[in-house]
Amino acid sequence: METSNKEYYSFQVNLQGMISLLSEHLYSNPNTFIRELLQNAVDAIAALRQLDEGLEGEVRIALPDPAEAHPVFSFQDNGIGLREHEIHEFLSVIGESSKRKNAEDARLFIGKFGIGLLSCFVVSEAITIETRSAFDQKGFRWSAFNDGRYHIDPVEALPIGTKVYLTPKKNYVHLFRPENFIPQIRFYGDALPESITVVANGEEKRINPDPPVWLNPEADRDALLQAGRDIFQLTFLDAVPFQTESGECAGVLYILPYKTQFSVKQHHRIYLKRMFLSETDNGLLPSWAFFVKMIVNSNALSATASRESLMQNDLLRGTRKAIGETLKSYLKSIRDIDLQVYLKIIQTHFLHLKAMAAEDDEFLRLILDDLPFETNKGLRSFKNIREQFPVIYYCADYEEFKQVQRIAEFQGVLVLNVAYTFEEELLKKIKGIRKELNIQEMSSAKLLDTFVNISAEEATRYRSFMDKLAGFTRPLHCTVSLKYFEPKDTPAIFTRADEDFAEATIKKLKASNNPFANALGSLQQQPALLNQFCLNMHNELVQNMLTLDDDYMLQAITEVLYVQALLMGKYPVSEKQMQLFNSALHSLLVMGMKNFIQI
Ligand SMILES: Nc1ncnc2c1ncn2[C@@H]1O[C@H](COP(=O)(O)OP(=O)(O)OP(=O)(O)O)[C@@H](O)[C@H]1O
Repeated sequence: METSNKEYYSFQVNLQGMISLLSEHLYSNPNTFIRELLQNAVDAIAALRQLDEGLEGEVRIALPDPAEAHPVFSFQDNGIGLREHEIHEFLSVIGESSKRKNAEDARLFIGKFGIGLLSCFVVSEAITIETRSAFDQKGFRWSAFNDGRYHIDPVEALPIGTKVYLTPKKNYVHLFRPENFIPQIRFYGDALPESITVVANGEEKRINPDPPVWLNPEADRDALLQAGRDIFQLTFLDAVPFQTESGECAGVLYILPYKTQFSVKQHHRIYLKRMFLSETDNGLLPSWAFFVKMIVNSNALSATASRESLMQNDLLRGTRKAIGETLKSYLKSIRDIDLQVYLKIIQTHFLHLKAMAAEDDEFLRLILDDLPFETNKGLRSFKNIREQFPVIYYCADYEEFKQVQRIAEFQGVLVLNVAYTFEEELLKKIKGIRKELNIQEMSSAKLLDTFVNISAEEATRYRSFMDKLAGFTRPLHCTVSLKYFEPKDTPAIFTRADEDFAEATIKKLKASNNPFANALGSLQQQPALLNQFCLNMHNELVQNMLTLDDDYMLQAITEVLYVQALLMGKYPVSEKQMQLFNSALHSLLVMGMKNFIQI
C-alpha cells in the first residue's frame, strides 16, 4: 500500500463533549469528584511512601464558605506532587497516567486510566492545582478550563504535595455543603489509614479517627458483630473474619439473621486498597452465598474505569473460590464451636445450605441430619425422616406434590417436596452416600401402587360393573380401577400417568410375557390412555354405585366423580370436561326430581 506522500492528521478531542459523556455515563453520580480527588491524594501519598517509609499521609479539605463572593473549595495532600514536565505529561493529557509504568504500580495505586480528574469539570468550570514535587524545590500552579486551555505558573514556597482548588458551579453548590460532603467523604474514606480532615465553618473534623474494627485481626466476635451492627444496621447471626492470599483480601462475612431469596442481591461494602469501591458483590461471593453480607478490602484486585466495580479476571475468580472455601470451612466447624448459632443458621438458611451441600459431599455428610425438608407432614429434619419412615418418597415437582400430599397423608406415606432443582440433585446425592436408605421418587401415578387391590373374588363379582365403567371412561382417555384407600370420604382419585410410569408398566407386562405389552407399547405415544381413574371401595357412594342397575344414572355419577377427582387433584379442567360435569349433574338432578313428581 502506498502511504509515503499522504498527509496525516491527528484526532482532536472535544473536551466538553468528553466531560458530558463521562458525567452522563461513567460518573453517574456528581459526587464522583470526591472519590476521584481522594483516590489521587491516596495514590500520591503511596508514591511518596515508597521513598519515605515513615510518611504519615494527610489529606486536608476546606469546604467553601458560602458567605464569600467567590467560594472556593480545596483538597490538599502531602503526597509526591508533580514536576513541571509531569504536569504537561499526566495532568494535561486525557487518558495519560503516571500510575501504570509497571506491574508494581498496579499493586500500589488505585488509579490507572488517567481520566478521574475530569470528574471535577462536572462540578466546576475550572480546575486549579498547586503542586510541588518531592524531587523539586520549585512549585507550580496549573490552571485548566473546560474548553481545553491550560497554563502553568511558578509558585514560591509550596510544601511538598498537591492542592486542588475548585469553584463550584451554581447548580452543584449543595454538594460542597458539610451535610452532603462529610457523609460522602466518610463513605469513601472511612477505612483509609491516611488522616482525612475536613474544615468547614471554621471547624476541623477528622472523619476517620479510628482504624476500622473489621480490619483488626485482634477483634473478637462481639466487636465484629458490633461493627456489623454499626455498618449495616443489622444484628447478624455470626461474624466470620477471613483473609485470602488470592486478591490479598481481608474482611468479615456476616451471616444474615433473616431468610433471603435466591434472586435478591445483598448490599455489601467492598474496598480497594482501603478505599470504598462498591456495594455490589462484583462476583466476589460464590453464587450460593446469598445469606451473607460482606465487608472486604482487597489490595490486589483491580477496578474498572467507572471505579464502581471490579475487573472480572482470573484473580477475581481465584479470590471468589478462596472466599467460598472460607465460608464452607466455617460452616463445617461452627457445629462444634457453637451449636446454638449452627442451629439458627440451619433454620434460617437451609435452602441455601442445601444448594451448597448439593455441590459438596463432605459438607452434605456433615449437615445432612440437621437439614429440614418440607413434607406432607410438615417441616421435618432429615434425621427425623430417616428414623421414622422406612421409605422416603419425594416429589420433584411442586404440582405433583400438591396432588399426592393429601392422599399420601392418609396412606401413612411420607413425601418430601423437593421442588428446587438443587433439592432433587441433593436427594440423588444422598442416595449415593447413604446407600442403606430407601429413597424413591413419588408421583400421583405411583401412589396407586400403595393402595390395596380388590380380591380376585371381588374382581369377578364386579366385572360387568367395571366393564360398564370402562365404557364410560374410554372417551375420557383413561382406564378405571377399583381399590381400597384412605380417606374413606374420597370416592375417587384421578392420576395422570407420567411417561416413566407408562414405560415401567410396559416393562412389567413384558417381564410377565403379557401379550398386551406390545399393544401397550404402541400406545406409548398417547400416555393419556394410561391415566387412571380409581374408585374407592371404602366409600359409601361407590358401594351404592355397585348395586345400581340404572346405567343412565351410573354414567352420570361416574362423570361427576371423574371431574370432581380432577378438581381435587388440582388438575386443569377443560371447558369440555366442565360441560360434561354440568350435563351429568343436570341429568342427576332431573332423575332425583322425578322421584318426587306425581305423574
Ligand atoms: N493529588 C495528586 N498528586 C500527584 N499527582 C496527581 C494528583 N492528582 C492527579 N495527579 C496526576 O495526574 C494524573 C491523572 O490523574 P487522573 O485522576 O485523571 O487519573 P489517574 O488517577 O492516573 O487514573 P484514573 O482515571 O484511573 O483515576 C495522575 O496519573 C497523576 O500523575
